[in-house]
Amino acid sequence: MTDGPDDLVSPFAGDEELDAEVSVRPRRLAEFIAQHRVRDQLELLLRGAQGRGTPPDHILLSGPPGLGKTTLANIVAAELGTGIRTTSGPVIERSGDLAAILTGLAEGDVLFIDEIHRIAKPAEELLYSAMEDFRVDVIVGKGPGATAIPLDVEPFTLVGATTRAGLLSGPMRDRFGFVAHLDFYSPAELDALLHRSARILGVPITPGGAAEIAGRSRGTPRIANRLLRRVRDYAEVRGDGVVDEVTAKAALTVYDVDQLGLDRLDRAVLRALIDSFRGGPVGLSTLAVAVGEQSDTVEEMCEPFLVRAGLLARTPRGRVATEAGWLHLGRKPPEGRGVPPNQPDLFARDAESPP
Ligand SMILES: Nc1ncnc2c1ncn2[C@@H]1O[C@H](COP(=O)(O)OP(=O)(O)OP(=O)(O)O)[C@@H](O)[C@H]1O
Repeated sequence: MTDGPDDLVSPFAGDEELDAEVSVRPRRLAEFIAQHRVRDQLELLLRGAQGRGTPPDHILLSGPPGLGKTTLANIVAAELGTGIRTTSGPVIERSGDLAAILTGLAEGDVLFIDEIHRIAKPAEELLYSAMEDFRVDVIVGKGPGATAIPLDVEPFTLVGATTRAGLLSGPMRDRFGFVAHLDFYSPAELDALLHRSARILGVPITPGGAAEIAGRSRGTPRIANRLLRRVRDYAEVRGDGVVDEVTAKAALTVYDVDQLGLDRLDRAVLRALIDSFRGGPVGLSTLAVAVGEQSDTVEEMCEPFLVRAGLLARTPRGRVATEAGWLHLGRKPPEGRGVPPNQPDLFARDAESPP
């Protein structure tokens, strides 16, 4: 995925975005904005373990993309003063790959496995013994002649990250002594985050400018930082370099991100639902055809936020525009149509996929 105009409000990192993210990434727990409950609990876990001179329990971080799981994994290693080895579930195809990583860890290291729910089953089973007993059995040979060679692993801390905690197997989840869920950020929290990022990037920002960007960032730090970079471009090219309310509004109009954080495609979906299907109910594939997109794109890129923002509802009979959806497009909902008004809850957890 790229950081093109249409991906501005995607919670996933674009290919060229990682470098830009690194510069504003908090390094220590004290710099990590919001998520106070998780931060406090992690601090106790890490300080307790440090006091005892042992690695802390394994840590599972769950939550939607872009909320700070990778950042926290790196912070854990920084706070412990240890090394970190980073990998991800989909790249560990064979248990041998994982055994090589595990036996290469130094004492106390953090092993960060992103998307841990996607790890292959044999590797997952190898991970169990490594997590529990700090040893792994590497199988050499095949068939009846296969031999298990036990290898010791230095005591380490696994930090697993997942966007789909429900897909983790029970035995895997049980092996994490510390499980934390990251929630969407409030506008006030994103406001603080934007002031911090702007300070690091050397971008002058006013409270009005930060508030304007925060309100359109869908509760997600990654999106807030990305919008800040785009508004900075606009401020430098067409303004005096200061990110204020007027500049932020003008820039985000150019980039097609509206006051709630909907982009062009989100609005097209809502408009098609309302204009072509009188607000629904309508099936996903029909709706996708109406906006000239694949069903998957509409389902994965648009719907979760439209549902979270209370603009669209998934019902057994199909997709329906809520009263808030009609009002957001400046239309009057027809009498007795649509589902009851839905209080927008931008910071609730992501809705699960429909059946
Ligand atoms: N609490 C926070 N305080 C400051 N910056 C944050 C915070 N959380 C996230 N960020 C910023 O948002 C960006 C995305 O965070 P991060 O990569 O940690 O998210 P993630 O949950 O691991 O997402 P993914 O699973 O897609 O990698 C980072 O560049 C980081 O700077």
